[in-house]
Amino acid sequence: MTATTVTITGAGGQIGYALLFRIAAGDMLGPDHPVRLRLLEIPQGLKPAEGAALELQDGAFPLLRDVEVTDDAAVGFDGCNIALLVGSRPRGPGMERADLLAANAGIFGPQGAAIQKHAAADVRVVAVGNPANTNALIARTSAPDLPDDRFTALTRLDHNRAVGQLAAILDVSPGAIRDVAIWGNHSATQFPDVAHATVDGTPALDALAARLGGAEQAAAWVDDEFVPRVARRGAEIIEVRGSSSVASAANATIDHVRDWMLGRSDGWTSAAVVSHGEYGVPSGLISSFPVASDGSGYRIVEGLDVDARARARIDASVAELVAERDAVAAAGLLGS
Ligand SMILES: NC(=O)C1=CN([C@@H]2O[C@H](COP(=O)(O)OP(=O)(O)OC[C@H]3O[C@@H](n4cnc5c(N)ncnc54)[C@H](O)[C@@H]3O)[C@@H](O)[C@H]2O)C=CC1
Ligand SMILES: O=C([O-])CC(=O)C(=O)O
Repeated sequence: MTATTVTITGAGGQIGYALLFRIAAGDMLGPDHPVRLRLLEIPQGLKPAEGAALELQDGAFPLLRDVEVTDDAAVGFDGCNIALLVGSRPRGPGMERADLLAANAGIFGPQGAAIQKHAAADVRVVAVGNPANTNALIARTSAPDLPDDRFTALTRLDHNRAVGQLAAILDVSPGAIRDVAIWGNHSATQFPDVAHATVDGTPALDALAARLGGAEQAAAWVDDEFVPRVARRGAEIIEVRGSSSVASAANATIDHVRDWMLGRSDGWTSAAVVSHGEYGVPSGLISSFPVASDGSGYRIVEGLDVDARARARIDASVAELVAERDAVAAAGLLGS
């Protein structure tokens, strides 16, 4: 089998370190799929990335064909099939992710352009660095010759958090839960939606009502505990750990790419993809939706009922995406 070239930006950072060994072990592309790793850093991040490359060698991973460390985007994205855009500053306590726009947005335009110029024709891109949706939009608009469906941003961590919260309250395995959805921005305005979710085939809202003593209690738990907990989980982790999520973010990135490349059979998941007007989200925005995958790409799950309450929450998050887009456009950071 031909090796897949995976470029990880920010490979010398925390998430990079958590990603590299799992990719080399075959967790992302499968146990028979050889990989080539390109570790792209800025000069001050090269040493940790070089150290990680030495450790990768010491892992003697049978699937790992080679590793290259560089601070040159032309080299880093050369022949790249999968670009994991992680490299950027994380937030600290008291910050919102949008506060990172000024620090990080400038990274994603040149990287989008370098991807268009140097990557393989089938390249697929996921922005992990925050604010992820708008960074993905900047990369996407900086690579106008590439199709929309190559650009995504990570909201799988939010999705997995939502599944984790439901599994905990219902005392079931996360594997019993299907069809949760994250809508909108990877930010505190996101809408984690359980309206269509099931638990072992039972509607999640019925299972919650049975567990919590009625439909009213279930609705109150969803609105007052579940939604804010999932939407603010990143901040909770920062408060408890002292720095932002790492292993769960790497795990979600692996899940996102694996389902995108290999498909998934157990219901939908969530990813931020380019809108073409689905569910009233303005065309061109990179917003989270429920998505299905047969391995040929993420497809937005269409035709779901969205009630007035969900509509208002989706609209609020999309309004934030519009404001972020307008801010980076005004700063001259958006391509065509
Ligand atoms: N979308 C999501 O669900 C999540 C996103 N994140 C975001 O991921 C990003 C990375 O987080 P960590 O790994 O914890 O940060 P980190 O600070 O440990 O690592 C970031 C790395 O990026 C490198 N870097 C900076 N500018 C670069 C550039 N232009 N090109 C290549 N590399 C560059 C730095 O040298 C550093 O090694 C942050 O923006 C964080 O907020 C974190 C968790 C979840
Ligand atoms: O919250 C942060 O800054 C890091 C992140 O994106 C997350 O944990 O979801």
